[in-house]
Amino acid sequence: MIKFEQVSKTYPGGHAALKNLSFKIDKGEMIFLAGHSGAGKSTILKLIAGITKPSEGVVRLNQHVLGDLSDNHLGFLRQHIGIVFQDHKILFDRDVLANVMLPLVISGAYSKKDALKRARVAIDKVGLAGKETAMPVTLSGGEQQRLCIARAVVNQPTLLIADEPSANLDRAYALDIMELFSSFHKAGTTVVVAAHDETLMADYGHRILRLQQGRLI
Ligand SMILES: Nc1ncnc2c1ncn2[C@@H]1O[C@H](COP(=O)(O)OP(=O)(O)OP(=O)(O)O)[C@@H](O)[C@H]1O
Repeated sequence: MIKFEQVSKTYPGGHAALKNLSFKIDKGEMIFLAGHSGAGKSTILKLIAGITKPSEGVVRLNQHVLGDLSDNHLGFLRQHIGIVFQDHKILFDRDVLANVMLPLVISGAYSKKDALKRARVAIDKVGLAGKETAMPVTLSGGEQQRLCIARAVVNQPTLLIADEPSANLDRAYALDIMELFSSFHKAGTTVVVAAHDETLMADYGHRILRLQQGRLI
């Protein structure tokens, strides 16, 4: 499903974030990206989502070479990718339901009734049923993270990527969040989770790609 072929990424200013990476992730696989802060995990996720382009090499997603696609085509592909960003991107002036509905409203492909129904299903799946009308500021850190996951999966994406989804959470909550990703994987979604704490990944038996200073180790 995802293939990196000798991919390097150098940011403006000359910083080499990724150096000659080659790997693939199969459809339906769940995989962890591990490495210290600055190792290049977010850069890999941004390349997979087509948010940034490689400086060298090729990133393939379902046979598409992402660097060759128009913005329109990339936008279309991204509708099938659920992204949980590190900085949440929650809209704090709207309630939980409105936040989760947002991707469906933006896509314009759903009636309000259908969008509401799908949003409620996603909220239920992440364990936030009953919090639909809550404002995000009243949610705990773990609940805010669940909100982000609900918003990422509301489109029923085939690929779910998450950048440090359990950062700043107590260990028990962090493990709950990993469990949630695992449940989406069991339901058939391809899942890529970046995290620096490898102890959270240990119990799952999934492949771990370890990064150090932009290289796989
Ligand atoms: N837009 C950018 N411009 C310049 N340098 C960048 C940019 N984004 C990332 N970098 C640099 O690239 C390197 C890899 O960053 P990246 O965010 O991919 O690492 P990471 O492993 O995800 O770290 P963290 O866990 O802290 O998010 C870092 O040294 C970072 O400073």
